Amino acid sequence: MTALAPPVPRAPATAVADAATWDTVSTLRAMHVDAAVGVTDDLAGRLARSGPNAVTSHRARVLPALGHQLASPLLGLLVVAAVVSAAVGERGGAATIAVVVVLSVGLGFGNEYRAERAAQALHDQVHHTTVVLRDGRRQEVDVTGLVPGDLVDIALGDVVPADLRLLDVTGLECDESVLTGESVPAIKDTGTVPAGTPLAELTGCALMGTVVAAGSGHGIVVATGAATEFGGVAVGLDTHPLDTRFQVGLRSFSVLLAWVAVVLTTAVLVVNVALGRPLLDAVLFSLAIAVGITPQLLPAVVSSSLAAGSRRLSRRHVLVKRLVCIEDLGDVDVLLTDKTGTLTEGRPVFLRAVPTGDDRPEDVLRWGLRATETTDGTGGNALDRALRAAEPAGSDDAVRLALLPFDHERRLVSALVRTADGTCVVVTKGAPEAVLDRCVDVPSGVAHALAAEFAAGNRVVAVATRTVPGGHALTVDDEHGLTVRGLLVASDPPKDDAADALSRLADLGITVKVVTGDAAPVAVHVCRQLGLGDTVLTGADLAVLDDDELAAALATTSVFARVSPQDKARIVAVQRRTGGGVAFLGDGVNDALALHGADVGISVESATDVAKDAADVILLEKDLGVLADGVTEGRRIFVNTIKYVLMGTSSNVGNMASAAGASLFLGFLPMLPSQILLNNLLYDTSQLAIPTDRADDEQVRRPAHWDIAFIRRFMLVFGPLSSLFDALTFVVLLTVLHAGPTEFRTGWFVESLATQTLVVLAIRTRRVPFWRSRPSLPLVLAAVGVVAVGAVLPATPLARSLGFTPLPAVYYLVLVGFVVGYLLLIEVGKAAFYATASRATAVRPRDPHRHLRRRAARFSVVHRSTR
Ligand SMILES: Nc1ncnc2c1ncn2[C@@H]1O[C@H](COP(=O)(O)OP(=O)(O)OP(=O)(O)O)[C@@H](O)[C@H]1O
Ligand SMILES: [Mg+2]
Repeated sequence: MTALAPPVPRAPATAVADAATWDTVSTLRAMHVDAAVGVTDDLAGRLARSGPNAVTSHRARVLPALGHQLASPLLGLLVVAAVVSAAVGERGGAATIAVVVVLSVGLGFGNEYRAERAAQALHDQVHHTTVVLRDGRRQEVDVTGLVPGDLVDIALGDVVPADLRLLDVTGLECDESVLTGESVPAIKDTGTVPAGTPLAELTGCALMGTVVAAGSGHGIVVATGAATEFGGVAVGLDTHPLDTRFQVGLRSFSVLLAWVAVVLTTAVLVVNVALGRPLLDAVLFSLAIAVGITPQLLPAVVSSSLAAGSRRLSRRHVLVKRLVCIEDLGDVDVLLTDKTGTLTEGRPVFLRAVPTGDDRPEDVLRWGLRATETTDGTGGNALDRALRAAEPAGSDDAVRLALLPFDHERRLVSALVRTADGTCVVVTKGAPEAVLDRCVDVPSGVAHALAAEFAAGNRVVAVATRTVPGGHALTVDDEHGLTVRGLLVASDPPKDDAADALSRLADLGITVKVVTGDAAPVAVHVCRQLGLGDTVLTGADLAVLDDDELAAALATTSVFARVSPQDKARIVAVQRRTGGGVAFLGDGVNDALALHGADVGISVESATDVAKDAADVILLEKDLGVLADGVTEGRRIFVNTIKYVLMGTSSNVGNMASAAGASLFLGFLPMLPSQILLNNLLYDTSQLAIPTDRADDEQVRRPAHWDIAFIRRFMLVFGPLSSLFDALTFVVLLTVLHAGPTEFRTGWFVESLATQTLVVLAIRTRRVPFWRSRPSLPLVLAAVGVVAVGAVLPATPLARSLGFTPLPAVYYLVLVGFVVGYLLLIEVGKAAFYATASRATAVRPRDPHRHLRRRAARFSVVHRSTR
């Protein structure tokens, strides 16, 4: 596998690097902690000194949200220019500009702040906890409450909660790719390393934010929050909750518009000055045009759509941990899912015991029960609970001496028991292949019986035993030389709604693949029942493929069986490399790694804590159908965002270009700077209703990807269409109405506002508007309302101070004709445009820091005190 590690290994200079050079005893001493008791002294003092174990804050803050609105240099320039113009006597215009700017900023701020509040509310629902030893007691605490000196345990699938010096490990491996770029997990021990050792080789430490890929460990916290290695990286990165991938895509769109604005405004400025017009007027006018072009409200539209989406999903009992997860859902091309507990009920029912020797069926079950982790029907896994529920009457006369718990690598559980007659027996229960591999003299009928059960789609475990001398200690090396006793068969049928849910996902263009620890024939059986493909690869097949071969195999494989937790994660990683958005749906400890690795990890309410902790989205109800709803919601938001973008690039840019052009041949400004800004404010207001709009089926049927080339083409076709009608308006105003400056500006203000606002009703769909695709009521009301405000404004008392004058009624008649003509022409343009539009798959803007951001979100507090 490839190592993406930086070429020059960086020797970290943090607390964890120091601790890596100390032995475990000195570390404990340095932290003033007794390994058997944990932190006892002054916890509050430790917390006050170290600060919360957080690298980011999710508090909705007023000032930064306001700062975002004011950050645009355009706005600054505009205000400066307005102040200058006020100073030289243009009081009225400057005051109007000031008012409109304040209103626009307020609008953007209000929306952004509301979305931040929603993001904070989501965060507040989610808690990541860890178990620590304090005062000699094990207790669960929020990860943000960890302090240096705390003793914590980590196990498969956990995110390491702080920088730890390891005191004890069993087969511990950590995936540190988020910090080092190294995709192969690092093997951990408790030894020391020399000073100056690079980060990737600190084997005696586990680093905050990395994921336990195998085994387990116990360690002492040596650094928290910003003082950790992870903190050093994440704190520098802006982990703002609203920084979503939409925004990343939008950035390239904003850059496109910025270029248009720069070119237009420079041209306007240069030509106006060359024509001898007053410099200040020209500056104000071109700045207003630039403001008119820039989509200031876009971030607010996106974040408030996401916030509304999260509310809608929570009504469907889908919990998204962060707002971004919704757009990630909309972006999914491939869903990888485990089988047990997600596609199936996950509550297996014991069917029968099949002896393979002379035992009676109830004896086989009895042997199996001796090697289960549950003794009273709780704990253990679902299969164990099913066996326990079928326990034969009468108490067991054997005594359990030792137990080796189940793990997903061995796929075995073993117990050492002493039977009534005093013999000691090792009992091993587990995946049939794993058990039979360790058996001697397997009767020939077993394979046949097993194949029959598998073919019926039943879950099967095999039970085997071996007599050992008394005083024996049980280890995994005892799992050999066994005699098979029989098979225990259970059924775990698919959920009622699984087939429906999967076909809805297929309708959304999502490919579903099953990735399970269960046997291939069982997985295939379930997949057939659910209408999924049945081409299989097993864990053993995967082991001989390198990543490129696996990438090629992925295209044709729909079931992965008998795979380990690491295999699951590898399949996710390789699938992501092929470009699409990858979701992983799983509920077990064995799914946690894959959940961490996916673009969006999904879990269910009944899942294990590790899986729920690793997931971004949790389905709180058993109903899998909500998954398709989540995807649709994500895509709907995307589709609506695109509407705003298309509107901005067609009519709006067209109008601004017309204004720029007109200023060149008219003897006066075609619209006053303050009027342009007012026009822009009204237009923006109407767009705030876009998030409520419906999306057509065909629009949500494809994964939501950004396509800047498409947007550019759209602009080049529909921008000029808009300018064409502006030109017609100019002609009518000048030649028919013989308009002076004030009348001209008023007439054009009303026309341009009407065309650029109403165009959304046409471009919101590829179909025939209204008739074939109905817009949402709020959108219609907002669009029509804003046009009405624009139309009556010249007749109100405000008109004078805004530089407007009442228009003759006949002009309104002409205007109606123009608007209708314009919208019809847009329809013709749409038909032609979409007929020739290429179906090229768009490049997906990927946030290179997405895993870092996601990991950082779990170390987030409302108030982060600065140390
Ligand atoms: N309690 C158990 N005792 C013995 N063997 C078990 C037990 N639980 C599971 N197994 C065996 O180990 C195999 C793998 O289990 P694992 O939990 O990794 O995957 P799974 O739950 O079957 O599948 P999925 O990945 O779809 O959830 C099972 O198919 C079964 O044969
Ligand atoms: Mg499972």
